[in-house]
Amino acid sequence: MVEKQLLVITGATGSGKTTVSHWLTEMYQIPQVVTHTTRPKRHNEVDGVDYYFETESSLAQKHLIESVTYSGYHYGSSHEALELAWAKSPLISLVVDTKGAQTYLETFGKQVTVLFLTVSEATALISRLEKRNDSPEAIQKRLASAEFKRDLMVSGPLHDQAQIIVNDDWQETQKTLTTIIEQLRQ
Ligand SMILES: Nc1ncnc2c1ncn2[C@@H]1O[C@H](COP(=O)(O)OP(=O)(O)OP(=O)(O)O)[C@@H](O)[C@H]1O
Ligand SMILES: Nc1nc2c(ncn2[C@@H]2O[C@H](COP(=O)(O)O)[C@@H](O)[C@H]2O)c(=O)[nH]1
Repeated sequence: MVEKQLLVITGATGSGKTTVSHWLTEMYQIPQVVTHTTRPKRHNEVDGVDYYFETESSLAQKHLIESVTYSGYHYGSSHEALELAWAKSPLISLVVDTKGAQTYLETFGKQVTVLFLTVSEATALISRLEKRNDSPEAIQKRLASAEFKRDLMVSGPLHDQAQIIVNDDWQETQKTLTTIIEQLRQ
């Protein structure tokens, strides 16, 4: 039997985690785990596709592998969502903050490959959030959060185990991702 594998994509807000995850689905048919959140939907997001949008009480009923608070909202990944993705393919991807990535490394060990996305200049993150049309209030709240500062750097066990991708140039990032996926599929 092919062993189930999990590509955990982490890094700072605006570093390109969701962009990478969507590209991997398009290029390599790698299904994405849909996670749960209590934050409000952004203008282009769809319930059940980008996230399962939850209330505090509906989130409490999920069978969560891990959960975090990020910039004032709750996020969590469920056993059900992981199994739904694994039913489609043995290699799946999941976008989480660095605390979640750490939990996945501890829980799933060698089944996990962690990609840590970063940029050379942190100011690029702010312009990307503006370009994404996040509201000025949401951006300010996020930039002031402890989670934002924590996820700028890769630290602890993630430092030794994550593959670091400097996502300044999207063409270069695509080449790096292609190499990683080819290695994983060998
Ligand atoms: N290499 C790149 N160069 C320029 N813009 C990029 C690059 N990669 C992603 N972007 C853009 O930056 C914005 C943020 O990207 P994305 O939503 O993928 O980030 P994220 O890490 O998932 O953020 P968050 O954690 O806040 O959800 C998007 O508008 C995306 O199109
Ligand atoms: N640990 C977890 N982190 C998650 C999960 N779902 C998303 N995230 C991370 O939260 C922040 C904010 O996301 P945003 O969509 O509001 O910009 C980001 O770092 C996501 O990767 C989860 O289930 N667990």
